[in-house]
Amino acid sequence: MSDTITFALPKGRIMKDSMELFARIGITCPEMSDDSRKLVFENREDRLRFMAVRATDVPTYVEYGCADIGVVGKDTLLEQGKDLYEPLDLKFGYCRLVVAEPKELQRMDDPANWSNIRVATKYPNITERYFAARGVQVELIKLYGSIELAPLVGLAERIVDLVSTGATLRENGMVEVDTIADITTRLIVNRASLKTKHQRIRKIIEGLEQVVGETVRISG
Ligand SMILES: Nc1ncnc2c1ncn2[C@@H]1O[C@H](COP(=O)(O)OP(=O)(O)OP(=O)(O)O)[C@@H](O)[C@H]1O
Ligand SMILES: O=P(O)(O)OC[C@H]1O[C@H](OP(=O)(O)OP(=O)(O)O)[C@H](O)[C@@H]1O
Repeated sequence: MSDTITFALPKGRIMKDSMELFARIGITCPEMSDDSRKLVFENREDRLRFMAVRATDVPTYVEYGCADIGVVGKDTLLEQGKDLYEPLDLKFGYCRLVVAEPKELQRMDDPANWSNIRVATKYPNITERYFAARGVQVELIKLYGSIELAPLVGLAERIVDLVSTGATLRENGMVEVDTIADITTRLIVNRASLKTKHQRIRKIIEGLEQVVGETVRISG
């Protein structure tokens, strides 16, 4: 059995910080670059392989064992609810998942009092759970980006989306109503790999743990 460790890394904003973090524990891939169209990169000498995948696809590659280890936002994990081992908060990619509305509404009231509203989001499962827990009936509109546009053109009354600096909400005349979750980037591990490649994976988790300053109990 191959003891190569395969990483699923998200293309996009998390990639650079992920590579920098791994480099701090000696995990590097000299041939990898974020402007390449190549999707799989090998570091044969160190028995490492890196795959560049869409952020939302990282959990799928790890769940099916095509990657042993993945790096992904907590938002994606909450939305997809897959059975993955999540040993470490990597403490970057800080943002918040919020409910927001156009500032003209100026309601800023409790979402539990809303009824029959349309909510646009990339996160239908999280949004459904949030409103269901408050007994509020909503119509979910699944979008794939530029969520803040939806209320401006009457597609939805509210949105559930990520906020970091707040610039996107502000520039589109929206305000936060409630925070659903604080989000950071997480390390995820395939449960079978944790057993079959235990030594190598444990070393990686412990190395990262030291770098990010968190204590982890590794099972399996
Ligand atoms: N504005 C932001 N500031 C900080 N972190 C963010 C921000 N937006 C998203 N993130 C985090 O980065 C992760 C990846 O976001 P990115 O925009 O690179 O991919 P995506 O476009 O959401 O995913 P996909 O390409 O699969 O549609 C998100 O899941 C989230 O955890
Ligand atoms: O609070 P801010 O710092 O403005 O960041 C928040 C924005 O960042 C993300 O969008 P992204 O840039 O990924 O584009 P998208 O709308 O295409 O998903 C998120 O969906 C918000 O729109």
